[in-house]
Amino acid sequence: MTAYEPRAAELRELLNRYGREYYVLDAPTVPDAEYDRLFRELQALEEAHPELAGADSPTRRVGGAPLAEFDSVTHAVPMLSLSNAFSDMQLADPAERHAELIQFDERVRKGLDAAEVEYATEPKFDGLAISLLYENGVLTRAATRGDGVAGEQVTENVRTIRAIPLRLDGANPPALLEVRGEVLMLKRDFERLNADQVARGDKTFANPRNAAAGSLRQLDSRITAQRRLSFFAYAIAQVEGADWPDSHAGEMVWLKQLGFPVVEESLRPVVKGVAGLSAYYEGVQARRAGLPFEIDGVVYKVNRRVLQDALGFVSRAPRWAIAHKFPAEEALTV
Ligand SMILES: Cc1ccc2cc(C(N)=O)cc(O)c2n1
Repeated sequence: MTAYEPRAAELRELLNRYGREYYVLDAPTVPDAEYDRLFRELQALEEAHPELAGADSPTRRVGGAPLAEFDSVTHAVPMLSLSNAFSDMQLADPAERHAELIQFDERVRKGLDAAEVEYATEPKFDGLAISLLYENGVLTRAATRGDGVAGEQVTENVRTIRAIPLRLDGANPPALLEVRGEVLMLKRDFERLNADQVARGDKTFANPRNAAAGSLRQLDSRITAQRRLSFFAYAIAQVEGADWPDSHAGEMVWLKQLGFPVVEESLRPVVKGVAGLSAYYEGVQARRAGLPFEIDGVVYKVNRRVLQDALGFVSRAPRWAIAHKFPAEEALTV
């Protein structure tokens, strides 16, 4: 323990706390200039005393030397994409949409022999799905979805995303936790990136999803570090050494406590039956244009995990979760 360790530990704790306030709580208590000042002090300390830099140090977010290629990672639990059991035909016709919601709810209730089912609901982010592995509370590996069975190891790039904790909050982290979520670029950061691209004479990105994918799959993580990527957690794939919440809603509360950004709707009460699903779909569709991120629909999930397990999966998509897409947004008239 050198004489500098206490100050280095204090700086790491302050910077991780300020980062969480900014990205998870959306309620910063210090100005960016204060964050940057402390960040530079820690960087100088770690450069002078390399033994001080730990895996969870915020300075580990600035990216290292470029990789020659990405290693492949096999997912212990396959990363499934959601089936969209709603036909495109229903997109424009509310009556058709309602009829297909009834079919979906009936199929679930039949599968569970249940009179009424509770659903968790959330917007369907239009970004890039990733898997985050935490061992004893520290981020040890991040991977893209790939084909669902194997993806690319993008840990160094993911470390540069300030919204993703390098260390879980709380005194007793689980021995192992795998979190799934979406890396995305907020609309305002996308506009800013494209303006910078034009100013540099570089090509612009077609949409925030492509910008997020292009930024995350960079072999040079210093480029990723310059891009403003965000993240929202939406599922837990593995837990060891802690109680696994018994519902999706419970998982979202726990993930937020651990330090992950979770979309506010995932913390709202669950809905019941077709009426609840339909009201949610309409509500989000009405708010879609005003959301800070792009979405391409909503997600309904059977809330209780024991019921999810009972329904299982059909082919490679869960029977207990489904995407409900919106009509494509009218092409913006320029
Ligand atoms: C299980 C699962 C798989 C893919 C998902 C994808 C999204 C999404 N794109 O927002 C949200 C979810 O809750 C998901 N949940």
